[in-house]
Amino acid sequence: MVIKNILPFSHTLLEEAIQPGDVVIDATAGNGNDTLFLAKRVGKTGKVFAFDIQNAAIKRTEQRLKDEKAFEQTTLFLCGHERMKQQIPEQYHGKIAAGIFNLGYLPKGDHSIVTKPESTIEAVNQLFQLLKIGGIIVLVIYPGHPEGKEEKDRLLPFFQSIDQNKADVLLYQFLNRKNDPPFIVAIEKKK
Ligand SMILES: C[S@@+](CC[C@H](N)C(=O)[O-])C[C@H]1O[C@@H](n2cnc3c(N)ncnc32)[C@H](O)[C@@H]1O
Repeated sequence: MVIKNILPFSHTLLEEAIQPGDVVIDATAGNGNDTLFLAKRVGKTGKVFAFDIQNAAIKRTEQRLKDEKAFEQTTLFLCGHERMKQQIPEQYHGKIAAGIFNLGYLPKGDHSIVTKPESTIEAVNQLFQLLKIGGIIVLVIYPGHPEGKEEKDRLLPFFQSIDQNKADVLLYQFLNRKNDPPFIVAIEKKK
């Protein structure tokens, strides 16, 4: 299939933007799939900073990375991504190559703990400041549950309001799939 599904396409975008040795961010560690992907891509000379507010998610991610021998280049924060800027050491500010937000709830976890539009917007703004020119932010948004629908309704106008001189903002979405499937928004920093 030439057209990629949502999660593979989110990784394709990240893969294009990231080189070995880069510094990157996973804003929602969850079960560690994206953190592991990023850690493999940046390699031992790079760095991944990953955030989650749930201890269960941080523990799962830590175990996943240890099992795959990719923990060395990873730092996990049990902390909301809306506090990202103060957690990332200053030496990396303006040097982050990419970041991902996989929104919603933790699969196989507590479905009542979900990402919230205000903190997501705050974190995207902070990550945008931390990005280098040409760096990207990839968001996977899940409107198929009620809080996800609300998050989508709040996030889309925010993305549309980003100055086109500062960033390119892409929407990647299946138009003919039923039941509000997930979609991607990607933001590439221009200056
Ligand atoms: C869909 S899951 C992430 C999946 C993960 N990227 C993976 O590859 O397995 C969403 C995660 O966001 C976390 N989350 C919710 N609010 C957050 C916040 N303010 N800061 C950081 N993580 C948050 C949840 O605890 C949950 O683990």
